[in-house]
Amino acid sequence: MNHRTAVRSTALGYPRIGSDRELKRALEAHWAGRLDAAGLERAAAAVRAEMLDDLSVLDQVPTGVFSYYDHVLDAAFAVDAVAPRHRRSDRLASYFAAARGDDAAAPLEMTKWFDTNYHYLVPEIGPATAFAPRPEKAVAEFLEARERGLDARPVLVGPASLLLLAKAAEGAPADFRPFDRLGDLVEVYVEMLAALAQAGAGLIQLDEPALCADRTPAELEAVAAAYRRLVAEAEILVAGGYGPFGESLPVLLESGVEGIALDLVRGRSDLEALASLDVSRETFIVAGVVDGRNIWRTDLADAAADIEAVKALTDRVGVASSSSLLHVPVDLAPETGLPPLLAERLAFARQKLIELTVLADPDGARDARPASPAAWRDAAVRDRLAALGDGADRRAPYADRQASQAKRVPLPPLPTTTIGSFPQTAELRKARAAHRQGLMIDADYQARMKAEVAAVIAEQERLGIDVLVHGEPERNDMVQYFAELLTGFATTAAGWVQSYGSRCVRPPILYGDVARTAPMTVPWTSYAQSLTAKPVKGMLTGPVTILAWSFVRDDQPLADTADQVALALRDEVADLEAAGTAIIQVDEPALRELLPVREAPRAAYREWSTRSFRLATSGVRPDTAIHTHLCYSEFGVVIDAIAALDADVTSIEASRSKMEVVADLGRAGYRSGIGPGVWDIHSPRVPAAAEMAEALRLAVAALGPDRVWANPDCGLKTRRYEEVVPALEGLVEAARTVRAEAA
Ligand code: MET
Ligand SMILES: [Zn+2]
Repeated sequence: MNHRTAVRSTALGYPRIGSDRELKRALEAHWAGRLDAAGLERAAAAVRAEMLDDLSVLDQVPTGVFSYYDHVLDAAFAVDAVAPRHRRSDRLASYFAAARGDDAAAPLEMTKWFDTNYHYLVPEIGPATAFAPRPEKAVAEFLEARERGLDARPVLVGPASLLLLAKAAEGAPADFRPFDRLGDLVEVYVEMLAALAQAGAGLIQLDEPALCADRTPAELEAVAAAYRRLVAEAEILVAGGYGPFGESLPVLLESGVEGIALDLVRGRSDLEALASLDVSRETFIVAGVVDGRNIWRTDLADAAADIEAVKALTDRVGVASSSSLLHVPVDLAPETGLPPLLAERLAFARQKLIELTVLADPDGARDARPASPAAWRDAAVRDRLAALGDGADRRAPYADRQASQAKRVPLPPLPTTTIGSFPQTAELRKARAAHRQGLMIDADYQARMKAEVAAVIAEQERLGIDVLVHGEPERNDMVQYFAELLTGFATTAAGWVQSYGSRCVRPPILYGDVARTAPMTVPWTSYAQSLTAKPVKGMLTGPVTILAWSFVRDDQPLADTADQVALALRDEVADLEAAGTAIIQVDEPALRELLPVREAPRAAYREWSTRSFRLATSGVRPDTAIHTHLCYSEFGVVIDAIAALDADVTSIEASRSKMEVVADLGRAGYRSGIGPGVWDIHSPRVPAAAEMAEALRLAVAALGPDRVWANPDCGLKTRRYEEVVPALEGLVEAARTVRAEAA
């Protein structure tokens, strides 16, 4: 072991919304017309200055990692890959047109960034897209850091990932793939690199997370050629994150890149792979040992051992976060309300930077992380899980269930329902804020929420909907609501993480064994049911979604944690059933999100994710219906998992894909009920009844009238009653029309 090798500290990226979400407020003021472009730029400069203040403890700081909205959109703009419909006279207006759309043009599509809850904008690239270098942003941010005397490293999304994350522009030939344009794009990157070098840059980081997914030999060959070209122009550090480079690793090394940043949290296999490759001792290897995706303090002893393993291979060693720190909140300091034993085990972005400096310091501490306190374990939960027999996640065969459910709750063909939430009006939000701040007593708050439930029930009866919901007015968020009621969870005061654009979420922290102390939803559902003779659905969030939208303990497999959450939900399901609820919906909108990036680990994921859902839902009688809801349409990769949930009815997003998914589900052998969303609630547009009827006809044509439900494609909490009322009137009318045709 070579203890004298200097280890340089850096981070691959940093939160960019401001420690107090200053950029969010400035953006929203700008979009509302209350802040001009110069004011927005001043706010952005202050956020960048704060980022550099934080990052300046490192040996080398990443630059160019600020963004007004999204780094993939920035990358597209940096090579002038702007869709013609988004071109405006000024660049900022173009940028926001692409990000958010405007009167003249729809925005770019938004989708999830690898297996995270961050959403990026999908660039549109065609055969005719004219790439051109626009290095201004990258150069300016590099110079901002240099002016402070910092050793700065510009960061760009790499050309291969930019194209692999893009989609073909409208009108492109059917066999065109954006990746076909790699050769052209590389020439523009060459000019970008030259501009940065001209400004004084040495090492430049190109982020290629798409090379941590499965790639074909042809793709890898194209990547090799691209990098052979790029390394002739600049010193390049390739960073991945989100898993191992795997077969991309030798390709990148052979192309002659200056360095590679490895994700040693999720991609540990790269370390062994590296040992078997013939790595030059001149190669710069950055060990990504500080988790960029989670909020636990680093085990410094383990991390130091990994750094030593890298030192055995090369003389140029760095230490960094495993991915950009974008996925964690900025600072732990404001979290004074956390239990002390938890707080001392946490590290947010600022704390992670300190860990990096400690790891780079030859005399720095190398403490192992203390084990979780015994008090965080719940023997009763563990015993109950261990005692569950093999069949605990199985229900009676679907056909039997279906018959008894139809007897218990007779419904017309094409029953109408909604996904759960009704509009969260400004008034409701105000009541919640007042209650949280202690300005509204519990009794008043409960009365206010009950009045809302009563109004929502009355409205659904007036509309003639068949299966009602209570409307979820009491829920701030579909995960946080449960996190606040279950043991083993903590919530933060200001642990904001960017989800997309100016939108931030505050994921709860799941730190210990999970148990339910009392019913969480039964009083609301029972109250709603007491107001109507129609069936009211119970409404729960499923175990996979609760994990996906929280920061989860990393001291045991996710599957074990999922089972604990499932057991708590199973108790809630049992109590709902005992209270007379005949239909219980368990939402799993994040089932797709946690799916591993590579194919190999997917089978194991499908196994535990669907098992935990079944564990939560299989305790009921055959005549109690279990519904689930998934709000996205790229089902290809999870279609088997949907069938494996074994729900009686599944509602999905289908309106944008024109019901294609319905046929896909039929082909995949899905045999139970299905509610293909016929109204896209993500848009303020109210579809006409005729349009929804047409969608229902397509579904009935594919599946017959007995299995199809009529519903929107997601909850209504972000919509206004002005849209909801006419849309639901149309939905009920459409169902009646198609019902009559099928009779
Ligand atoms: C993101 S899925 C939302 C499901 C939830 N039941 C709702 O209606 O809001
Ligand atoms: Zn949804």
